[in-house]
Amino acid sequence: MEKLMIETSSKQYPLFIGEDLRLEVGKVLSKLLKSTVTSILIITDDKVASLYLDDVKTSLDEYKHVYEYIIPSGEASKSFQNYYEIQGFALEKGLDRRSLIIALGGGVVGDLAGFVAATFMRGIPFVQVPTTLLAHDSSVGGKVAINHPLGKNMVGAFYQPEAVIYDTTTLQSLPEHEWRSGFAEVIKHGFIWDKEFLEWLKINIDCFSKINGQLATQLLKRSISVKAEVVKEDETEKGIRAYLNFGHTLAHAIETKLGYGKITHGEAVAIGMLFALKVSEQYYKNNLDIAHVKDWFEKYGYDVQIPSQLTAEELIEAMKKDKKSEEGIIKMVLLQEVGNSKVVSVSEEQLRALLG
Ligand SMILES: O=C(O)C(=O)C[C@@H](O)[C@H](O)[C@H](O)COP(=O)(O)O
Repeated sequence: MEKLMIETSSKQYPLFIGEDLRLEVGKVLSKLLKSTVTSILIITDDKVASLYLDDVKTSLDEYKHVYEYIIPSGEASKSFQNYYEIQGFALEKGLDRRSLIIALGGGVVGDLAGFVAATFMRGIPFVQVPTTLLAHDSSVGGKVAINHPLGKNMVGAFYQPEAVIYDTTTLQSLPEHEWRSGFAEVIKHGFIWDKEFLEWLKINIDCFSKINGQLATQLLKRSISVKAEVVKEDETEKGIRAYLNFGHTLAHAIETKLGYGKITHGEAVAIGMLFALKVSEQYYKNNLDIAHVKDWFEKYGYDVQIPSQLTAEELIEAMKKDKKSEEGIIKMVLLQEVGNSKVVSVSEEQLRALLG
């Protein structure tokens, strides 16, 4: 097991990474949370539950009150309804301020469980136990949220976990589209921050099935380090944290307008990143080698086209509601060059022309 420290202005916490860590969740918690935890609520989804819930529960056998709440897998579960029902469940089971929430799953579970933890009795501790590649991004840095029909992650908080316990073995059960979803966020970290990492990915990762063992740990540690560096400097997105939103302005619009869960988050981010590269080239008159990036994405099986049923007008309308927008002016993260990002206001005309 290896340990990275995540440092933000509000909190420092460890991220443990290694094989079979789901079996050690209890052990890690008893070392970490010295004060007594009265009860634990594990929030997970149906797919993850069938694979890993028993292992995690077994690891927690020293705790007397362990409850589980299982949501359907998929983005549609980051809903007010589930949020409301979990709060009710927690109250009925008698959770109190010394209770702990464990988010066992991917980004959806982490965001929802984290938001429940952030708001239950004004905040109780939670621990992220990611089981997807995408969650290497979402489990770090404390963004927790649910979706609103008018926009993705619109109701949420910055609320840091007590720890992240990342079992790389769980990645091996991911279907192809989930690899793709998570890998887009890995690529994003290269684009916005670390050109060398991006080149390393191009050379070392030709297909997802090879990402296991040491290679998985190496890739994850590097990608997590980018995220950790950014959130260390700017926890609450007053400045450079917005760079992590590269590709997300269009991606969130696509997800919102298609309907949550109709496309995975990362696959939408891949489309959004290609679009942001086009806008960047137009804005900075630079050459970001888009044709090559597109081929590279297609090699991994990304569908790089904006879904044809979405019109430019509805995407622009959704992009105006993005959290980076100010007074209805759309802001996007653009690249001056790979590894050098900026947040830039873009005109609707410019977007319309590029959206086609
Ligand atoms: O942690 C961040 O900051 C990010 O922007 C990471 C994104 O990859 C992630 O999808 C995030 O949840 C999007 O946040 P939002 O604030 O734009 O909803």
